[in-house]
Amino acid sequence: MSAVQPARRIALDVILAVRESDAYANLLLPVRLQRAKLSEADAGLATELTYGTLRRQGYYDVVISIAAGRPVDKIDPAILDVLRLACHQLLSMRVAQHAAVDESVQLAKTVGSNSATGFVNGVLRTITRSTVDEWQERALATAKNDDEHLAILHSHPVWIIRAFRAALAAEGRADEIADLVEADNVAPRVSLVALPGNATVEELDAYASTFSPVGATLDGGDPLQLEAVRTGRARVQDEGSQLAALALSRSRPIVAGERWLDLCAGPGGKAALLAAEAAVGGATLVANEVVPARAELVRKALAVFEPAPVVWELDGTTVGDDHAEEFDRILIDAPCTGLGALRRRPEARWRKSPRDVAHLSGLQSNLLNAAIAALKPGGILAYVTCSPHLAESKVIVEGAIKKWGSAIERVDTPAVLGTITESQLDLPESLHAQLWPHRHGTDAMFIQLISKAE
Ligand SMILES: C[S@@+](CC[C@H](N)C(=O)[O-])C[C@H]1O[C@@H](n2cnc3c(N)ncnc32)[C@H](O)[C@@H]1O
Repeated sequence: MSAVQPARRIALDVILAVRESDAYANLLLPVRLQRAKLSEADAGLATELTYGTLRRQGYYDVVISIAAGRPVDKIDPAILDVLRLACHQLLSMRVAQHAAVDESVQLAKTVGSNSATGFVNGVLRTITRSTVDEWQERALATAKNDDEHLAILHSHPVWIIRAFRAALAAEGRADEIADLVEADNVAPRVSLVALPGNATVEELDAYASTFSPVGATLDGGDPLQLEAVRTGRARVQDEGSQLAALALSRSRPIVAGERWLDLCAGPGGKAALLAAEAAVGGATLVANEVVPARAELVRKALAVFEPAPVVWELDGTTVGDDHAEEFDRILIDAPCTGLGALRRRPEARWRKSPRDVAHLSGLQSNLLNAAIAALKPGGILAYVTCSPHLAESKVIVEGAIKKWGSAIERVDTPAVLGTITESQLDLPESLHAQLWPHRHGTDAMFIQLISKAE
């Protein structure tokens, strides 16, 4: 038998670490690839194997349970990971069957018993006896309703399909659900921001972004090859995140001397853009992040500015007590489930649960209320989440409106974005802006501007 290819070994190691020790594939894989000094082609293969397997694991689990004749929770977890990795090769990549099966059996030997290797061999031989389309048909036949059908076909947990459907339905666009979850399975291109006053879009060797006036999209390659990125004058940042920061900084003309606060700043992407915008307009930014290690990342992101903005390490829910009515503009980029960024975090969809939404929504409300208290009369804030889940977005804003009554007012956020971008965002009539991967090519950012009465 042949030795296991390093690309498969690395992919399995990362997949095991994601499950066993909650590792993040997008952080661990680059480290493993660098250590193994793989060729570009092998590194590409390892990346496809890792990300593809993690993304499509829900679908592969349905196939595996049919082929094995038992539910996947009755299979040893490490052996199940080997089977998932093999499924990705057999059902989604054009890998020769014998290579996929033989090397998976070898991998099974390294993580399980001898009987486990016989089991892996048997299940994979069963899978190779039917075509890709036949497996899809069999897997979809287990769905009991439309949501389960989509969940299997596009490999998402059913509760996320339901949450997305509800968020789209709120815009009268429930029929776009399949497009949305399909878009979640395509890794986005690298998007860059040229920090105003520090870098220009033209100097980045990239295409100008569709919507962000300070954004550019790389066709491929390593962004660190660019001097502007290496020196922190430009950064990797999703276009939706750029629009969220710009919605606040460009919502109205900046009056020199304004004080701005980024309440939940780690790791510092939006803080860097806000700091650049503030510096151009004569305002000053304070960035706050409660987790010290993440506050350190914020300091690094802001080190390019002279003087660098101050970084606080406060629990943001207390800012209304200690800094009441101090700030002219506040960004609340709230901690959230991140359901709007599933494209870039292949394992994230399997890690989250409705319990996370319940836990986070309490914190989100507290942060928004604290920020309103810290806002000067006449000031403006942006409540932002990288999740389109209604309980993390619209419902949080509605709760604040109920609590604060006429002391605050929703600002027409699509209208503000319309003044920032030259391309049509095609947002439905509403005071908030919900961006979508399938419509805008951005993460699914929710943005609501709110002003405080004088
Ligand atoms: C969505 S992330 C912010 C991303 C950031 N704005 C960027 O663009 O790079 C939310 C951040 O809020 C922080 N956070 C969570 N609870 C917080 C709290 N009570 N006060 C302040 N920050 C908090 C998290 O540690 C996390 O870094």
